Amino acid sequence: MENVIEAFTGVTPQGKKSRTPAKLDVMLTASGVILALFMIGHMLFVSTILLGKDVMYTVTKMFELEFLFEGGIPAVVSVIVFAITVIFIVHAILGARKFPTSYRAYIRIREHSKMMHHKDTSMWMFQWISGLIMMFAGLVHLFIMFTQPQNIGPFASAYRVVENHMWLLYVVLLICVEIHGSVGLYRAAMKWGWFDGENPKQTRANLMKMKKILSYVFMTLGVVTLAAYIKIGLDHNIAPGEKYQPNTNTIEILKD
Ligand code: HEM
Ligand code: HEM
Repeated sequence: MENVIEAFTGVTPQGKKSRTPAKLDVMLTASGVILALFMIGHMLFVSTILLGKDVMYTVTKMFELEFLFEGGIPAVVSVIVFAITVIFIVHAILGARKFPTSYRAYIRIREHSKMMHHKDTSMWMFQWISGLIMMFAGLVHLFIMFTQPQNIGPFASAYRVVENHMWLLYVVLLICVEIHGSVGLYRAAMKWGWFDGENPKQTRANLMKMKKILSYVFMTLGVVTLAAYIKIGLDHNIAPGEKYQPNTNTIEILKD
């Protein structure tokens, strides 16, 4: 009955506004920050290819818990992917509440943003558009990682990037995730006043600088990393399902 009253009047029987939207906003920030921190780790892991094929191979095997189980268990990666996918979907649903859902709402936001010439407002436009793109593109990547955890490695990844044309999806995802992630962290810090301190204006300028550095550094790292996988895919005539054979000497040195 209470819910029926609230559905019609917009307030609880006690005449109060529901706290649920505020709680959902806290969950949006929490899930966004978890995803942003995960993406920093993800980019560092994927970019180990820049240190050499053997380094990337060793890190991949570490995720498969090779130090505990001979040969490693790729399914461990599926478990991690599942957990990240749940957070990804929860965040997407919470984020979708903020999308303009009619032409009228869209044009209002767009014109308002143009008129304001305010950086934070234009960044918000990018935030929901990139979110919308990732909702579709991100799931394609996550599904492949979930179902084929055994196909991660210097050769298997390069094969996917070049022969399965995944570079196309990665270019789109990379642009969206790097900007959405850094803008997201900036907006979250501003929204909840995490670092307000004595001089909030100065803090805003500093956070903006941090946001820029974060997106430039990770975008550059992402582009160079993608180029490295493309080069391996083009240089080696990788057969479908072919696995990289590590250089045992290098692996011993890396493990020491
Ligand atoms: C699944 C697709 C996604 C959708 C639909 C989506 C949507 C959104 C939207 C609309 C906001 C803005 C909320 C606001 O400012 O009021 C937001 C915030 C945020 N997103 Fe996403 N996002 C997605 C994926 C991601 C990913 C992969 C990351 C990790 C890099 C991420 C990190 C963040 C962060 C840190 C925030 C800031 C939280 C806040 O403003 O309180 N999002 N997201
Ligand atoms: C636990 C979940 C995830 C795993 C295990 C994972 C794994 C990987 C791996 C192994 C690669 C290398 C290329 C390949 O093998 O195809 C890659 C690339 C990439 N992933 Fe993920 N990924 C995950 C989640 C995500 C999410 C949530 C996003 C963003 C929405 C994302 C965005 C990207 C991008 C943009 C690249 C290209 C990298 C670059 O250009 O440097 N990944 N991922």
